[in-house]
Amino acid sequence: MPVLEGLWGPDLRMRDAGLGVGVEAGVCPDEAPHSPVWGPLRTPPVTCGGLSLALELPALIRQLRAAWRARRGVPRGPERSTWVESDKEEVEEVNQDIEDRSAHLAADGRLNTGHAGVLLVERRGSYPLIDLRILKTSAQQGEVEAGRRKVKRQLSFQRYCHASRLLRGLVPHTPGSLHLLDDDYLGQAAHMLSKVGSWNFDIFLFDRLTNGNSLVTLMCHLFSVYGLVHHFQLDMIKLHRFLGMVQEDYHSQNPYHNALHAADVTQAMYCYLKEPKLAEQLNPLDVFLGLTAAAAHDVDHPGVNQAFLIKTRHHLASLYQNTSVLESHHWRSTVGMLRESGLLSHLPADMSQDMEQQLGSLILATDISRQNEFLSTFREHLDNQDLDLQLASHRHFILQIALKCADVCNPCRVWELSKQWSERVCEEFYRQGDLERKLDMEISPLCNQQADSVPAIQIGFISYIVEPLFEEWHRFTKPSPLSRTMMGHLHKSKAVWSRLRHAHTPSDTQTHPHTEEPEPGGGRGGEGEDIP
Ligand SMILES: Nc1ncnc2c1ncn2[C@@H]1O[C@@H]2COP(=O)(O)O[C@H]2[C@H]1O
Ligand SMILES: [Zn+2]
Repeated sequence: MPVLEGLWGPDLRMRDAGLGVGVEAGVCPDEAPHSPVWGPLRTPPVTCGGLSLALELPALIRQLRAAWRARRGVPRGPERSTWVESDKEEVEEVNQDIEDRSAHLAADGRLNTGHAGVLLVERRGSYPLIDLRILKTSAQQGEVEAGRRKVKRQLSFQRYCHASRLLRGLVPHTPGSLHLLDDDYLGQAAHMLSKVGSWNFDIFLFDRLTNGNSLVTLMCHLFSVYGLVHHFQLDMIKLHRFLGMVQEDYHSQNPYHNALHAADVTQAMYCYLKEPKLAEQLNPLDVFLGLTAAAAHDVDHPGVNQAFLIKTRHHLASLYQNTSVLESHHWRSTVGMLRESGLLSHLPADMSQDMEQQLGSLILATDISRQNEFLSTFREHLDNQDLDLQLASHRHFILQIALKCADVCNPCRVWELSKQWSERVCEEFYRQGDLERKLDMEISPLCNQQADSVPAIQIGFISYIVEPLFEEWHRFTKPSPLSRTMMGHLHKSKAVWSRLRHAHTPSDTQTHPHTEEPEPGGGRGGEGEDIP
């Protein structure tokens, strides 16, 4: 499959000059951030098994109820037609504002362009959204300047809407039906949390039971499980504020890159942190960083890829010099939210800065175009058997690998969950393709619904990205029961996609999720399930 091989290969990355600001991520263990400020543990991490859930759940339910009541009933996903709502006229009109907008933002003082040694932070509300209506294609450059003032007004209103807690649906609100169902749903959500370490955990169901608050709820629970609030003396209000911001800044209209994906990655990360090979070696800082990076790793994702941002000359592409554009934005936005919430403000400055840098190194590692770089380092360590998890730098490297695994683990989930992710991610690709068609741009690889079928995309993704990575993870875990389970699901999913691919005509690109099942034995459950 040469075409797909090319797509998933290292050439995907559009290299340019290095980041002009901030700090490069540590790639191999030797380069990983050193954490001199964190001494040995004062409090050993409280494991899930050691925790009385009976004590935790009432508090959790109170938090859930408060979060639920404080949230407006915003629909999770508008119809597809509303997503690409702009017509060309709007695009042309709005596009004229790009230079103006940058100047305006700089003048606002909201954009820290980063002098030497200063971390560039993207703050919430710095941009209206990554709004696809303000993209500029080369063809459209230099066209009429009509509507400038109108555009400015529109952008500042959007920015206001985005930044305003009130308009973004965070006013107290108690719809009657939800009120009635509160206890029942929350009881079920709380029950699910008692099995949060299971690889079969159904994040889709959990999200419905928590009324779209899966990310906040999950993170609060996991922080409590590990005793992180106590260990870092975190202020619960600030923690909720931070997590609420992160969840809200995911775009619910994205089929794939939304808060649910973040919650899914966080749950997978938790499963990996519990792997015996890792669990005994990790300290609270490692766990805090691993979970927080997982939760925030795609925050404010626009639903289009880096190549799209580059070719439409999006301001983020120039800000990050065409290199790890999205990942840099996710990281710097996370730092912005950490600072805005004040979550770490009680810690000494060198500690919080170290945490911000390590979060960056973890989030930047999720750039899929750097896959081979990480994979060969990982392989080398496994071949040489020289990983020493007592070293902070080696633990950091394994956290990077674990996060990468969590980010692409959806084909390793049970088929019922896995196929939903496949459909969602392909739908997002196709939407980008539709937008490119609409803007008379070349359709990006994998984004042409007529040519790139879901099964073909899945087989390519599994073969060139997921299998090579998980084979090494399998080796690293020795292998563990969970790792065997994941490999089992992965191979079965690949076999199903292969069958589906052959059953498809080129124009028939939709899967038939309810009629296709994995091979015998590929259903829920599976050996080695690890339930706390
Ligand atoms: N099932 C899948 N099929 C194809 N691509 C995927 C799948 N899951 C994840 N990806 C891609 O892998 C990328 C990993 O990083 P992101 O989550 O930013 O974006 C993800 C998608 O572009
Ligand atoms: Zn992701």
